[in-house]
Amino acid sequence: MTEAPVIGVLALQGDVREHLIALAAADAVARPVRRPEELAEVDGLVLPGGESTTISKLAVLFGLMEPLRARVRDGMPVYGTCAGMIMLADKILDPRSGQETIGGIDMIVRRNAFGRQNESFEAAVDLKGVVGDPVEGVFIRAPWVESVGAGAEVLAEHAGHVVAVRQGNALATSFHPELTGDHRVHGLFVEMVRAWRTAESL
Ligand SMILES: NC(=O)CC[C@H](N)C(=O)O
Repeated sequence: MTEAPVIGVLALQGDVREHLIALAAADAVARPVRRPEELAEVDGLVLPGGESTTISKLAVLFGLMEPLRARVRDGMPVYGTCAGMIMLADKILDPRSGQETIGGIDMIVRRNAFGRQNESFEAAVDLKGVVGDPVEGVFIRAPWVESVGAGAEVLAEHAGHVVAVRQGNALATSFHPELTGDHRVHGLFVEMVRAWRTAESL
């Protein structure tokens, strides 16, 4: 068996711990990433849910925004959930002032599209690439994808709105698989990281 891939979780704000646990359960070595030197050492990165405006500001403050963009541009696999999905969008429809994204997926997202905190909900989602039953989608002040460009593939929709997208090695979901105890989506991401590592070492 090949060595487990090392996958970071951007640990500036948000539900970092839950992702670390889900990645470990999906057979990755998981560690928090707060500094550029830590980013340089991982084979893949998860961008957690939280507050995308805060994550954006802290990424700039910690000198991580440019290194993040560079690694995504170079093809490092990334997976963003909720606020993390917003961070991967090339464009936000309704950004807060000064809010930046890493980008990487040719899509426009609408923040808080599914409503406020007390309108959070769960729904079964059929996610392309995950075998078996639908995944349980936990939507918390979730964004939806308003439109996707030609390079991006839609992996799931809910109530007529796009909620999961992949472009190359960048994966994004509006919902939070890290909160359900079902590690299949993290498993899918770990496989993306393994494939990339293998391709890079050839
Ligand atoms: N659960 C979440 O990550 C919420 C995302 C939040 N609404 C944002 O705009 O960043």
